[in-house]
Amino acid sequence: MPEPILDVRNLSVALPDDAGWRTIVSSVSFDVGQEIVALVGGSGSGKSLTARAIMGLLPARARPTADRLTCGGDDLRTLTEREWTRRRGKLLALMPQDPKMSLNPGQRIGVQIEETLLLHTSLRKEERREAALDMLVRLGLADAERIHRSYPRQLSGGMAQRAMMAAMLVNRPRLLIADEPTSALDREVQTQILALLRSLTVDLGMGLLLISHDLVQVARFADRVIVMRQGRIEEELAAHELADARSAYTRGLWAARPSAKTYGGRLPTADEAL
Ligand SMILES: Nc1ncnc2c1ncn2[C@@H]1O[C@H](COP(=O)(O)OP(=O)(O)OP(=O)(O)O)[C@@H](O)[C@H]1O
Repeated sequence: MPEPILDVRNLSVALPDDAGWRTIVSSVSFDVGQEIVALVGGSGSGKSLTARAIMGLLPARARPTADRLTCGGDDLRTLTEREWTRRRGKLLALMPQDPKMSLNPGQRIGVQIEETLLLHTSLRKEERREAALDMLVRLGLADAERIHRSYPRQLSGGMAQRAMMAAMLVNRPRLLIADEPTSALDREVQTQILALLRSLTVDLGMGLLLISHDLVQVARFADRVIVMRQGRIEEELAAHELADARSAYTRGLWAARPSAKTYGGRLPTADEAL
């Protein structure tokens, strides 16, 4: 077995409350290879705090502990703030929920993509431009030259999402964490973006930890699913087993999934989405 990209063993997160410390995430263990692993579970089950613990972005008063927390072989438990700055966006990246909010409206797309290269690499100006254009094409933006010189307001929601993803992926992070990455987009664009993320995990050799409430999309695009309930892992299963889960809790989540009606009467296939 190749070493996983992300390896989490017995991760717990406690937060202070009136009575002392409250354990919100409790001994969570899982790994992510070159694949899509979905983290699902009811509201407040600890999905976001787990993701924030991995990214080193917990609230200052939180107390995380883990027996092992590695990404690309790096021990994330011992990183200083300075070391984190070098790794966020390079080793691991967090995909923002609303692309329009994360792009700078006053700057051309190309400048914004190249800025992250400037921060993390020693590429020359022309090489940075080439890398930015290449990533825009990989993200399905065939008219890369035009997008490169556009401002965010000149792009549709779906194109802005792809441009933001190009900025996030141009450094080729090993692990991408996406917390409800498409919730601000309409269904059709959501499906396209998830299909794109799926092909990019292979194309760029990265792992994707996807937090989602939408079990229909998870069943279609994820490889494995980790179900969280009240801060613990309830069950881990292959995405295709979701309809037939062992745990009654998972079966309840599946029963509450968005209906075909939400998707306009018919569920598109992954191939159609591409
Ligand atoms: N900064 C914080 N301070 C105090 N409590 C917090 C903080 N962040 C999260 N919590 C609590 O921790 C629990 C888990 O929150 P978390 O955001 O990880 O859940 P989640 O599974 O991502 O939920 P959702 O699906 O609604 O986003 C919740 O009970 C929440 O109220």
